[in-house]
Amino acid sequence: MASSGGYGDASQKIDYVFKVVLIGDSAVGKSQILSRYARNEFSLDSKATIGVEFQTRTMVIQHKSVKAQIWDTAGQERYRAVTSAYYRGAVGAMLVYDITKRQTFDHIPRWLEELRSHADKNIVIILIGNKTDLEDQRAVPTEDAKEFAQKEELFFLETSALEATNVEEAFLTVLTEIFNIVNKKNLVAGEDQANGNPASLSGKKIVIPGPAQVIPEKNRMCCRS
Ligand SMILES: Nc1nc2c(ncn2[C@@H]2O[C@H](COP(=O)(O)OP(=O)(O)OP(=O)(O)O)[C@@H](O)[C@H]2O)c(=O)[nH]1
Repeated sequence: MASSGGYGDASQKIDYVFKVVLIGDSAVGKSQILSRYARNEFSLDSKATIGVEFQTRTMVIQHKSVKAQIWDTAGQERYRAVTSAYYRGAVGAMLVYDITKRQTFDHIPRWLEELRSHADKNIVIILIGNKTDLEDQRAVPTEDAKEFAQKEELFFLETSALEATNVEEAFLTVLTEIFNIVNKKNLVAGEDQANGNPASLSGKKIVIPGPAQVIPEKNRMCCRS
């Protein structure tokens, strides 16, 4: 159904651009999850993010080319960029904690609150427990996170950016869900028009049709695409 488009996406025709944001405490591995996904790279010597960075990768989902534009910001308050700007236009969010640090999981409700107060209410959210390669240091049982995710109606996966476990799956889960929502809306809009009703998306702006939303070249200095 969905397949990866590889790591280079220079001259592809883009059907959709989906903005996805990464959030969670400092050092849980947000930047490395992104780096694994966008470039298949990992660094143990990762520096704390200052401000905002983004990277993109294009995937094919149901024969459409979907460009994921993944935004990464600092977990540390003092390095965080203006919150509302970060969430603007985001259709997906990855809420990351570190399975070896209980506190990073205990802070998840706060991140969820921030997300829900700043982002579109229809945003697709996945909870991610990162660093499963450090199983011997696990401080958050999988069941606790699963239960929380069910209660809050979030997708949930445990990943290891280091070992490249489930990183691809996590992104695919979010992107495919967004894709399905968008497609369903297009379908409903089409049916409405066929019935003589004006197209309606119930005021829910969750799709960013490409390539209009691609960030202008002048704003790209910090980031790879
Ligand atoms: N063992 C292990 N270490 C990881 C994994 N993912 C990230 N790390 C390490 O954890 C540290 C923090 O990773 P980052 O990706 O910089 O964390 P971050 O969440 O982006 O941090 P901020 O930018 O401060 O918000 C680095 O030393 C990474 O190499 C993982 O899956 N396994």
